[in-house]
Amino acid sequence: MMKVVFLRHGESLWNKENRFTGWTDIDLSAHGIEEAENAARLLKEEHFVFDIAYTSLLKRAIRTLWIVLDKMDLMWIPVEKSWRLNERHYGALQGLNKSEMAKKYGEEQVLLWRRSYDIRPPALDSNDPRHPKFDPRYRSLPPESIPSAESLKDTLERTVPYWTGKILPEVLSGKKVLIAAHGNSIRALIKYIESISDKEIVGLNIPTGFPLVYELDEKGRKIASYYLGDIQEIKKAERMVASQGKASS
Ligand SMILES: O=C(O)[C@@H](CO)OP(=O)(O)O
Repeated sequence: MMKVVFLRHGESLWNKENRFTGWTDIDLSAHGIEEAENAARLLKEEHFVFDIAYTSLLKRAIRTLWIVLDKMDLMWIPVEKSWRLNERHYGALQGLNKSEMAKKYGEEQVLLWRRSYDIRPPALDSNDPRHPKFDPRYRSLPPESIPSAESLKDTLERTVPYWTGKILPEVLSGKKVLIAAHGNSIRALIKYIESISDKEIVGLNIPTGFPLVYELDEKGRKIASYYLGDIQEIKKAERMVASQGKASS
């Protein structure tokens, strides 16, 4: 049996302000730094060690990983960064407040934008200076891979090849792997690993800063999964993520 750990980054400054973030490169809040430190503590308590780590090209996930590796005295392990683990691109919604959007367009519409499987948010104008095609970190990507907005399905289509082609072979070879990523890139991978239906995936919310352990068999199929940490706190954090799309939050 192999184990792999997924970790959603700690709270970012825009999580705190309840703004759609996507590919905007926003750093951790002071609370997010504490959450990353707490994740390291939980992993250490359970005697986890890692041989290799994967993360996105966004600093909230990278810094979370740095903090965890620092606290675990594992800063020396190889780290691979890939755009494929980035948060889902939230298009023209990036920067906008989720509650204000719910007031303007209704909670149902915001839920569709946030949690439906194949509905894309409105696209970011291709001339918008915030468009990723102007960002040097995506320079090496073929233009057709650079999104203006992504549904969860689009996110799954870029994360799953990275999982099956890169990460899973390392896990199955016996390496202990940590993946520091984002709410929706983790949702996409969990949907794939667990074959969650398009309908059921709407109800899955990933809290910030709690290590999520997957036990896999020799074919990469799920045996069990569980969070490290206090179950009540985790449930509360999941509910908090879900309620970010409410008009009143
Ligand atoms: O704004 C975002 O990029 C994501 C994660 O913070 O939000 P949501 O939970 O609404 O998908």
